[in-house]
Amino acid sequence: MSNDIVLVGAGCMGAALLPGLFKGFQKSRILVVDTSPLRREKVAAMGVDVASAIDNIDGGATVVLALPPNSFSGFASSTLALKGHAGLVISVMAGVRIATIKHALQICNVVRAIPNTPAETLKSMTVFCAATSVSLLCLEFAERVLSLFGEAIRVESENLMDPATAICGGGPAYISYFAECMRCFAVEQGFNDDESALIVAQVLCGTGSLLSVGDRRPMQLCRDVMTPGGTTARAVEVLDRNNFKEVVGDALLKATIHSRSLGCMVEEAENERSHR
Ligand SMILES: NC(=O)C1=CN([C@@H]2O[C@H](COP(=O)(O)OP(=O)(O)OC[C@H]3O[C@@H](n4cnc5c(N)ncnc54)[C@H](O)[C@@H]3O)[C@@H](O)[C@H]2O)C=CC1
Ligand SMILES: O=C(O)[C@@H]1CCC=N1
Repeated sequence: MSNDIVLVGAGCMGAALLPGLFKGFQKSRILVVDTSPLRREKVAAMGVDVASAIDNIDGGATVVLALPPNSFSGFASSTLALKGHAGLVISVMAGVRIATIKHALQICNVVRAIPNTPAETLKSMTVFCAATSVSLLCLEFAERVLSLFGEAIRVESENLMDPATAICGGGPAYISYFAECMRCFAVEQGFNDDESALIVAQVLCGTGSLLSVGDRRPMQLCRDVMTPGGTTARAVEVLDRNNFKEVVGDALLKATIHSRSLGCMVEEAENERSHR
């Protein structure tokens, strides 16, 4: 294995992985590949090498695939330099199955991971699953790479990667949505923008710190706030009456199902391409 890292796709997720890669690979060559000139310009401004495609690659380089799932098949067919790549390939693409990546690139060392955008501050929650064909060396290396972004846990069953995509990949979106709702209410009530932003951020960070202690379940933390006959109970009653738990469950299920269907779509595109 060499020290080279190639990141394919420097969009919202790919770019969020860069601080972790900088931290872990200070002495290595990091190459960012993106088809968008604008994205390449942004990354080049950080002093990182950029390219629009992979023309050649060190056989031991680690490749991180952070391009959109529906671009994968085209990418795989046009990137001959990656065919039979011996080094580790980590995909963070939603839905795209390990078997599809192995088949498309004719490789063994594939790890499918779902990080999230808090990777930008090294606070990602990443769930990953390795192909059974991954070498022990690559697996250990993948664990080290993914831990650079924050917490990382490995699951044996690839089926769990779709709910992980919904919960963990998408999680920051739902929390931010909720934060935006709270911020809007704060502004409506007369707090200015800065005050509202601080209040909401600190409420979420503070609650996150209690959750991460892990000695009480989230609902216990909720009950701890609900002083009997007090104000919070009134608010939680509204959430209960509007089936908030079911709404969240439905939303996560929709995202899980879509992750699975993205996996099927990419596999079909890949099968069509390989039978052409
Ligand atoms: N945004 C998120 O929070 C998360 C995203 N993901 C996954 O990460 C991947 C990227 O998602 P986002 O960053 O949100 O999308 P994005 O649209 O912000 O970024 C995708 C990037 O890939 C580039 N790209 C497209 N085709 C390419 C090709 N053939 N070669 C090189 N670069 C190419 C685009 O120019 C763009 O810069 C997706 O597969 C997504 O499922 C996974 C977990 C969380
Ligand atoms: O929305 C998406 O499809 C990606 C995967 C998880 C978070 N963002």
